[in-house]
Amino acid sequence: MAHHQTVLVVDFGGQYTQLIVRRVRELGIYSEMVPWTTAADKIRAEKPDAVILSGGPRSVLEPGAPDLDFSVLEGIPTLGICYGQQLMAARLGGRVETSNHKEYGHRVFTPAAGDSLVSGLASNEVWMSHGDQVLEAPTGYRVTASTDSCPVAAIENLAQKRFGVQFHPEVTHTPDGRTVLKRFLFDYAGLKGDWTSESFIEDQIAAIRQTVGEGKVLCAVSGGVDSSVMAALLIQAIGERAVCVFVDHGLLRKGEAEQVVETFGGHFHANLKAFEEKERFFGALAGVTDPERKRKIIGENFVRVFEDHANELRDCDFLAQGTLYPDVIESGSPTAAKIKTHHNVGGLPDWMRMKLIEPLRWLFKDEVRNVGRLLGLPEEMVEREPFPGPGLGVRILGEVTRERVRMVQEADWIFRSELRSRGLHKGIWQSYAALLDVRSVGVMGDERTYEQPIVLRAVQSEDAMTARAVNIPFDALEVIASRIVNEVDGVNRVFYDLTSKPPATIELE
Ligand SMILES: Nc1ncnc2c1ncn2[C@@H]1O[C@H](COP(=O)(O)OP(=O)(O)OP(=O)(O)O)[C@@H](O)[C@H]1O
Ligand SMILES: O=c1[nH]c(=O)c2[nH+]cn([C@@H]3O[C@H](COP(=O)(O)O)[C@@H](O)[C@H]3O)c2[nH]1
Ligand SMILES: NC(=O)CC[C@H](N)C(=O)O
Ligand SMILES: [Mg+2]
Repeated sequence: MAHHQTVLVVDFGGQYTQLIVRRVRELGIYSEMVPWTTAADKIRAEKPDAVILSGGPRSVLEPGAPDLDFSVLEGIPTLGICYGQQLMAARLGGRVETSNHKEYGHRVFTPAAGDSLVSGLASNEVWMSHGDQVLEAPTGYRVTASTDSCPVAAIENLAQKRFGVQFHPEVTHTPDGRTVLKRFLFDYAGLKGDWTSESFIEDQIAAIRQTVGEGKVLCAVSGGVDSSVMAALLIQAIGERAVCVFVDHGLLRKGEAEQVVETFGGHFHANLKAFEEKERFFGALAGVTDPERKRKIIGENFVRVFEDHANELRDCDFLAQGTLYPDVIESGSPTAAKIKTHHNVGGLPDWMRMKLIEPLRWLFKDEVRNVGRLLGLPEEMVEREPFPGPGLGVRILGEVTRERVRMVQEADWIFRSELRSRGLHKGIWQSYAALLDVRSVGVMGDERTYEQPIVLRAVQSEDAMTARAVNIPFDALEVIASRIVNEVDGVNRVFYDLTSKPPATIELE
């Protein structure tokens, strides 16, 4: 793979670490995140062109706090953000204290006299989120900014190209944060910005050819954006040796299986194999109610299907999936908490024989959409709403049965077709119907009902890491609710989910 200038972001467990990676990439520089536990080895081995130290929830004063051996940073331009700056101060001979003046939210800093990373910005407004603060900069470091409650809001050592900021330049609430990152990367670290979607495609095609050699690859495609882009890359790289496989696990939306075969087959003229495997998945899920168990079972059975058919599929040695960066992050790492096991990451069984190929593993969704456009995929594929691999399995709380799948499919169809016919679907990231695991009393045709409720959810998002409920007009919701209760047997109430992510997640399980 061609070498690109790389910025490593060392993750100390901060809320915004992925955002730092995104911001760097938006500036045209390749960036990756590495947990602090393995950062020193990676920096030694890969000699990145610059390093950014993230924020984090812990205090550098606690015993056993996340740490880094600063000797590996010798000669590498480094920017510490919040916890990163505090660690820099604590390890290099400065002084850090837990302060009585905690700063959360907006602050305005005063730059010190003279040129620095933070001097002469259009705005000195910044976003702060810290309880500890640096009291004294290490020897050789100059204090370049302060606020009325934080004496050391930024530090730098020009000779060593080391910088620290107490505020968060990566969040949009710091209006000139992008300028600070730009100055660090381009002016001080001397980077050029050689990373684009075009170069990503070239690199990946070369890497796939090298990994696969003369072998064959089973490409797991769902009709979704990620796997369509992944398949397009593989087909460009190795042509017919990429065998595309679509699994109908019975947990798809109404009409989806037919539609995927038509759109995908139509565009790629690819040898798409569709396997109808409903029996296998319903059997394995019978009686299971725990969300993580369901996810593991679905992930494992996907692989069973692939392995069972691998021989007839001309001996595929590799399994390609459209795994993205957020799937990896949410499935848990040494520093990030496990939120849910994505079927394609933590859900893979350890007995799997095929080797994994995941060309999109480091990308965010909007980056994948760009790559898809460059590869010439039609807009209807690139703009498709994400749909989770475990499908309705994570939208049916409690046991997954054929009957309950039917209820969700019907309600989902009504909800999404009403949104579409009213032109309300534009700008929505995802919209769906789910089924709750409770019953309530109603009255229909003068008869008592005791049935299950549907939850409708529609969210806006940029990358699925955060999301907000969509403001759907009440009269539309009223019509949709009435249609669902009237047309879907077994449903007697409809709720609309108003929760953002965080604190909720996009899917219910
Ligand atoms: N029904 C399916 N058949 C075969 N592979 C699947 C299926 N569902 C998911 N996968 C595999 O799991 C991966 C992850 O699923 P995920 O839903 O995150 O991505 P996607 O379906 O490709 O895109 P999107 O997020 O837009 O729905 C897919 O990229 C694909 O490789
Ligand atoms: O392929 C997938 N396998 C999974 O196991 C999975 N779980 C969630 N999702 C999708 O990921 C995004 C974030 O979802 P959550 O806010 O529910 O974690 C949303 O877009 C979800 O639809 C999944 N996709
Ligand atoms: N956002 C951060 O990095 C916070 C750092 C540290 N936990 C503090 O409270 O000061
Ligand atoms: Mg999907």
